Amino acid sequence: MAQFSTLSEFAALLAAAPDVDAQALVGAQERNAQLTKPPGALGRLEELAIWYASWRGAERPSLDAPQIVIFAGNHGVCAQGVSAFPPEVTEQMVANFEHGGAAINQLAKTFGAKMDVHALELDRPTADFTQEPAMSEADCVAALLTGWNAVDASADLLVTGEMGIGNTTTGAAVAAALLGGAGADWVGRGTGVDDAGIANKARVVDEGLALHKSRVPLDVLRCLGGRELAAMVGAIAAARAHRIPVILDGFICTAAASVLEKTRAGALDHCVAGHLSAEGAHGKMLDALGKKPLLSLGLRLGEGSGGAAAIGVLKAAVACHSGMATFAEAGVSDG
Ligand SMILES: O=C(O)c1ccc[n+]([C@@H]2O[C@H](COP(=O)([O-])O)[C@@H](O)[C@H]2O)c1
Ligand SMILES: Cc1cc2nc[nH]c2cc1C
Repeated sequence: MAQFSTLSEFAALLAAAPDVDAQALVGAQERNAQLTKPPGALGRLEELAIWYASWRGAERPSLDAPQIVIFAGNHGVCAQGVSAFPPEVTEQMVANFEHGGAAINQLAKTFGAKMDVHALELDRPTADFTQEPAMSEADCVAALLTGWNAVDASADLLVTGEMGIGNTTTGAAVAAALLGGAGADWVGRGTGVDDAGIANKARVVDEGLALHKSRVPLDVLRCLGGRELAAMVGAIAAARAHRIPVILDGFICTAAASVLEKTRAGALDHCVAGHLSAEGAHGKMLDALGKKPLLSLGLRLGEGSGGAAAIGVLKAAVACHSGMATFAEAGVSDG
């Protein structure tokens, strides 16, 4: 159970987070160098396996128990007409997740992941951030705690996903506040708004930036973010505490993750970017965080879908690293 009841206590927890296991890191690098392949021939899979080993604290790790957590939230800023879909879709999609009918259900099954869904007070949307802070400190802390406690300590990989009509506007506002620029630099089509819709989203983000002047990352999360973003922040931080590597999903997930990186540099070292979303500014956001996406499939769904698809890549990397024979074992001459 997490021990924080204010945003500053949460920030203090981040400062105490564990780092990579240096011994496992060196052991995995040495093992990688002995495997039956030309050096570097498995490209990024080698780097990924070594990264995973270093966080799991095992030179030869396994990846058997991935967990996907999806957080759902509703946004007061929908009153500004920022989405192509109505807010009730958030709750309807939660029911769809629970009945197994969404894309993420199929992806979770495909990659052998356990999937948990947490709906965060959907009947009590956040406030419209063009008028007032999206959340009180108590609401933001409650969402962080939901996220923290959603992580299964026995999982060996976490994918964080979300569902929330209006949250590409929220994510853009958080990104603009933390990474710089104006609304127009960060807004995109989301679920499918037209050019006038994009201009409206830019206006809404600019109004939010003008009203909420603090650039302290956890204040930005509280004033411009949403419950599902805060829950993803809490879950990613909890994963670090448990030494569980994380695959980030798309635009909204990455915006949430940037709150951690801006609070404490290196707070996302246990995370890899699963994919590059079709939401226009996602690439710029990943660049700002120094994250290179594993996949680029034109996805713009959310739900953790791009992160889930990347489980396959990470499983492949770990299987090769931990299962291959060394030159000595296989009697293959090295170069
Ligand atoms: O993950 C992404 O990159 C992504 C990009 C575009 C849309 N979405 C999903 O679409 C919803 C937000 O879109 P919108 O237009 O309502 O802001 C929300 O449920 C997200 O999961 C997600
Ligand atoms: C149908 C639908 C499914 C989604 N899944 C994540 N965001 C979504 C938004 C919509 C509109």
